[in-house]
Amino acid sequence: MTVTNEEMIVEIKSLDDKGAGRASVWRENEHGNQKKLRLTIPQVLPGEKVRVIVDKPERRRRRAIAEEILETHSERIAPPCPHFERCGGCVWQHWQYRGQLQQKTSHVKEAIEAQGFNPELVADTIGMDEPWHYRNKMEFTFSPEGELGLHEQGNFRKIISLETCLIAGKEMVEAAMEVAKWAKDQKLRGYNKDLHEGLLRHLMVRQSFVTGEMMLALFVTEAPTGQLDGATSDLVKRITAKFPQVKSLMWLENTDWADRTQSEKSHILAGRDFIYDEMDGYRFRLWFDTFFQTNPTQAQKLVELAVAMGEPKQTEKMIDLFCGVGTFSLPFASRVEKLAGIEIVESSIESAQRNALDNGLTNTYFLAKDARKGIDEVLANFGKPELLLLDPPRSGAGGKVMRRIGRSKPERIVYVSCNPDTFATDIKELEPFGYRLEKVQPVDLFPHTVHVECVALLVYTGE
Ligand SMILES: C[S@@+](CC[C@H](N)C(=O)[O-])C[C@H]1O[C@@H](n2cnc3c(N)ncnc32)[C@H](O)[C@@H]1O
Repeated sequence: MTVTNEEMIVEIKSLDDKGAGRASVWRENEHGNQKKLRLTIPQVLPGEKVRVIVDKPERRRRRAIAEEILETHSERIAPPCPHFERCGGCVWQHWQYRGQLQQKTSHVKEAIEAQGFNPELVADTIGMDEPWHYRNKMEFTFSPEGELGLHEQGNFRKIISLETCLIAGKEMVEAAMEVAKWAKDQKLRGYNKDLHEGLLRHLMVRQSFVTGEMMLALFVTEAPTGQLDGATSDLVKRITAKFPQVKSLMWLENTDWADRTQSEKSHILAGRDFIYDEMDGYRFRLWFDTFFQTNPTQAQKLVELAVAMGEPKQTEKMIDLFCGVGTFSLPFASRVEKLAGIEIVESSIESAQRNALDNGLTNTYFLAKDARKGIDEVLANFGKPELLLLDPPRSGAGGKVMRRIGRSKPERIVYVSCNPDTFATDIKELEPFGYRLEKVQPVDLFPHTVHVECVALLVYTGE
């Protein structure tokens, strides 16, 4: 017999990797046996006692909404954003920032302890003085009705109309609202992903917090010509009049079924096809598809920490593995004899080469290759590096890459990670090669979310 809507009072034991609460209850099933039911409850905090209504509680795992908080965590606060309950962007706005930072430190400690490392090596997470409006890039989505907004949590078909966003740069939200108004005034159709029809798909907004330059990139299903001539010239007029900081207004055709911000044909509506940004005093060109750190204030701290930990010397050779457009390569290149950057995305490598030249650096060598093959090629052409920095994606570098790094025996390894769990399993691979973990510094690049970044130093001590 299926039971619907059973009321329960449960205590939140811990948080899962998406920031939701975990609780479990023993309940008797229809045969009189005790069975454990594991619950996932969003927007609660550890230790809280909550009343939930569980649909189909005879299953082993259920998701439930807290109807009432009966015992409240001392760090619970009123979430400042009106979209918090529905938006999938920030999961911890109901938690004092101090508590979020402590949770992130604990996560990193637990991850490395699980691999046998000393958790005392992990310092307290470096937070932001002002943890709002920190993102320099946002992607908004159009609903089939042409409303611009963000996806609803757990429901990728629903769009929450954009009124505000407390983590995006303020000017970026204002410019996005102007595009939303333009779409409405022009009565343009949004894209329907089920039917694969409609015009407007996504709006990407990126802005440099240093140069102020902004890019607006519209992902659409048609070329900006013919019937759309009037609409596009109206957009150009509105944006250039109100937002002179928009140095790139792009119209990007994307007719693919995949719901991603990609493009097969690009058109410049106004300005150029890139914007200038700066990090650590170095100038970067950013195109719509260029990966760049999204919290520049904290990314600057990451760069400074990486340099301080790595102690680069003018006599040394260095590898920057997973180098992207050279965020770490450029500050390090000016401090070493020569630097090789390895990265799989060709356009990022082209950008890294151009960024190095733009900044007058002539001692860099960038390679568009998979990390594993890239290391071999660099070792063959370049010799053994004294210093290696790696900044892999969330999935980590993986055992094969880590063992290649171990065999190449750099004296110092600086590991920049956006996932403490894959970081811990990756560095475990280095132990047999004689590396010792010296320190781990977590940095909060994504306040109000579960994500945490780390910079760590490993040194070669001999096998
Ligand atoms: C976290 S980003 C870091 C980028 C850069 N260090 C930065 O801060 O801008 C990880 C990078 O690894 C690259 N990547 C992913 N898989 C790769 C692989 N198998 N080999 C080389 N690079 C890869 C991605 O394209 C991305 O640029």
